[in-house]
Amino acid sequence: MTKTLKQALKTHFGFDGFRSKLQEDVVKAVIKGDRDVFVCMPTGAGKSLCYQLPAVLANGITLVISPLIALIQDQVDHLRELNIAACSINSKLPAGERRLILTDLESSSPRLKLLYITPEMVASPSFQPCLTGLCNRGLLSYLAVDEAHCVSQWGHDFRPDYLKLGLLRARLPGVPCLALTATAPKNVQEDIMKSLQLRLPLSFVTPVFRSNLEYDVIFVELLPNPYVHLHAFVKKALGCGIVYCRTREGCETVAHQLTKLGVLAKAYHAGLKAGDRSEVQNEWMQGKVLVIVATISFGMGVDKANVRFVAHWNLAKSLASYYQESGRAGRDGLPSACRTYYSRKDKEQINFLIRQEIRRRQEKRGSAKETDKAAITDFEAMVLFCEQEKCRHAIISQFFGDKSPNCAGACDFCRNPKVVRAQLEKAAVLSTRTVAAQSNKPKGPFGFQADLYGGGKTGYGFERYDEGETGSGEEDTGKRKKEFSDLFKKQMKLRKVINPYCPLRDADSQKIPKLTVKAREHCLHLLEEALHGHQGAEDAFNSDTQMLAVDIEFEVFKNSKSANLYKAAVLKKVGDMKKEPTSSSAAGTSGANGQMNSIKSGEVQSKVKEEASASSSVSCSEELQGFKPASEVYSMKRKRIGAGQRGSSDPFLTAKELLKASASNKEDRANAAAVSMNSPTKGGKAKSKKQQMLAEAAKNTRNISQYFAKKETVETIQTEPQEQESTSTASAETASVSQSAETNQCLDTEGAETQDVILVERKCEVVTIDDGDDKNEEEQTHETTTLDLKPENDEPSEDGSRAADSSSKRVTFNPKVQQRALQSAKEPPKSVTLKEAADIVVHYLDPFYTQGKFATKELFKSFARYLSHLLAEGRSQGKVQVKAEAKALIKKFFSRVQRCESETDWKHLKRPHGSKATESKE
Ligand SMILES: Nc1ncnc2c1ncn2[C@@H]1O[C@H](COP(=O)(O)OP(=O)(O)OP(=O)(O)O)[C@@H](O)[C@H]1O
Ligand SMILES: [Zn+2]
Repeated sequence: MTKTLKQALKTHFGFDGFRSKLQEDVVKAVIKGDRDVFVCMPTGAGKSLCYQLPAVLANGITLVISPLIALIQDQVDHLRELNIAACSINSKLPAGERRLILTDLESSSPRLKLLYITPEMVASPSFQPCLTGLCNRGLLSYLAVDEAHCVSQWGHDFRPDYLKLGLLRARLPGVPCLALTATAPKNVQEDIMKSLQLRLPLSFVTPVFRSNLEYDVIFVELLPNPYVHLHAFVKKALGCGIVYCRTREGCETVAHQLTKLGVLAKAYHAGLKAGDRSEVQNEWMQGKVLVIVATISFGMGVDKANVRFVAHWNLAKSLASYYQESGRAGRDGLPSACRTYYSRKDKEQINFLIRQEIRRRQEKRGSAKETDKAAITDFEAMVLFCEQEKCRHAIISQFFGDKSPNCAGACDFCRNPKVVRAQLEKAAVLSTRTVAAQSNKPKGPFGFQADLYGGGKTGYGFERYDEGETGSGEEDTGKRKKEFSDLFKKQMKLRKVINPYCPLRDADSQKIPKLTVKAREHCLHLLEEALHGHQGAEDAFNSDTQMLAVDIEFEVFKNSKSANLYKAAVLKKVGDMKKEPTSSSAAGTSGANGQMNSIKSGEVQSKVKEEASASSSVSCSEELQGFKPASEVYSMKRKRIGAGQRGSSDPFLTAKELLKASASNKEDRANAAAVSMNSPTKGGKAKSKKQQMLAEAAKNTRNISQYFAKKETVETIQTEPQEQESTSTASAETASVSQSAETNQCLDTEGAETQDVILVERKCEVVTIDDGDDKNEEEQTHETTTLDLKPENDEPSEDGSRAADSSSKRVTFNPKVQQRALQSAKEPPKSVTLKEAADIVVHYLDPFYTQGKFATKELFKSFARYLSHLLAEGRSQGKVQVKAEAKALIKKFFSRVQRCESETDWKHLKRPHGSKATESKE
């Protein structure tokens, strides 16, 4: 049998052998068909083949259940490329195609080998006749359930429709069933086998340990510049990779920052058009784009073997998800790096969101469920992964019920425990500085209380809360259940929380004697209501409001000495909020945002500057993917603008007050700008069509300048993405934070307030420049724009950065600014030195080097030298022209040369005359 199997493997799939003994064993067990099979193998181990090969060799059809249409599509495409008859019936299929498939399925000897289908479709009445027909004619060879962990309510991706698969399995008694998953801790494995009603299942479970993956955890709040840190990590990884962010905006920001630092990175998230998404994915697959910065919507089913790193810019929602996501690295077995950037803020936010989601689910359902706790414990496991002084591989392995593996230095702890400890200690210091020490219990880093997680440094402590009757009489399981149940009770006692999903911050704190959790919850509710009033009727209690209320409540809690004072302070806030009109008469959501900003800005003022740069973890979260529909997503916009934040002191200032106060100091001005950017213009005028289009354009991250091309009075200051922002993270925040709102506001040329807004914005920019060390760069940019008043086209710029990135656009209509820019253009530019020319050249050339466009580093250097001389040679011209020329030359070069292999490649290259023309259209 082995020989024929190997032959079939070669003929149909082109493989010389099985990937592993395990893969071979599974295939054989499936083909034998006397028992059901359960497979748990890590991502990339080759699970699909375990049913695909048997399917090809069988007479009938294999029904494959898979959770996502996109995943199915990938599989079907792949099989078709191999000339294997596979297809899918799903809701998106045109009626004609569906008909064809059904006709084939009804024929006496169907051509089809594999039929992929979602669990929803398999349960749908319209599919039943087909299924029954196949079954009655003995044409169903196997039933394969992919991503089988979705069936378990203990798992991290539970899908109710998967539960119905148990019934399906029961309906097909004679058909061998195969369940596959990559990520299932012991209790989930048991749950899968039970829920799917597998018959005498044979279990094939690989240890989760993957020795080629190197794990480490970096505490973001300790970094002077997280983006620079990430950039260094990417560079060191020597290859392509994925950076996961929780939010779309986070993706955009990180991609932009990386690109700015010289590594071509592109964002990928559900907010992009499908076409753009697949383009980004393709570019990344082909290695044209080195880094894809994505929400977790990216990755399932993406089969790229040589992913050299996976970085989590935000914490994953559970350790199981983290294992799966990080496991996309190193599928080729070569060393690859998996890094998590961890922060207390991130932890708190996700924790909040999870509890929020559970609360919502419970409200909908009207009751609590034991499994609700799984989400929390899984997340706590993720937190432990980051906060424990322990081998990271060991933590993962134990989570999945395996023994501790031999890590052999494949994690930061095993490489150097001292470094890990030092980091934890620093974080703990930072934490006690920033978090008011209300509790005298010793706390770990970021307020982490080891005993809340049962076990702290040495213990394991995150077995599932498992009281369901799993039927397994095993002593071990029973013991674990009891342990965990005790642990859970202990936790609740420690926290003194009536409701385990209580959203209060530091709910367990007894800082204020006699103040009960219940009273605090009541106050929180009052605050929510008051904020809700601000928000306008449209958007009832969303998580923004709640999150904000939680923050305000905590602020009051922190600053009150007695229960009475606390209550009085809350009531005062509530009263003020009710009295206080929103900063605009229209009281739209953006008005409320303005309000929120001013509150926020006070709230976070004391935080260290570095924290501001961990922007993605705090800025506009819009989706905690995986457990929230897009419509319900959390979108607390902490419109922070870095250093400017420190200025204001009253957390309850309104936007207007803040604006008034702002005249006094620079930093406040920056603040005011951010606030005013987000308040609607006077009178809440209806938007003109153009405005709407522009807003739309801004939303679509397109180049909005195209709309201004013909209008003389309105001019565009258009800057290049790479240069427009100062390199200080503070300004990066400003730009990303104010993007679409800013664009919207600036477009209202009639509104008097708009002019103010723009003026403030300019001031804000000046502040930014003063703060950063990139003054020249910024000024140069203005010069560039003066020379180039024409809008740029929408193509990516030559240096590989994306011109279409809206976060990097800045539009202004302030004539003074325009004048200033024009004046500066009249002054003769200073000619560049060779060193300056070299800097410019390297800046533009580096992305090409990163993309592997040079055969050797020497060639890259040599070419850079050549270009620098060419540009600096005996010409009196300013940086701006040199930049333009450099870009033009490089573009020209790569239009002729695919990859630079030798010095003769640049023989043809001469300095262009009239660089302007060369640059704009080529
Ligand atoms: N015997 C084999 N020899 C060589 N390559 C193989 C073999 N079996 C599978 N592969 C390849 O390994 C890669 C991973 O396989 P597959 O996608 O099935 O992994 P998986 O375990 O299903 O991962 P995931 O959990 O992400 O779905 C694919 O590119 C596949 O073609
Ligand atoms: Zn280790």
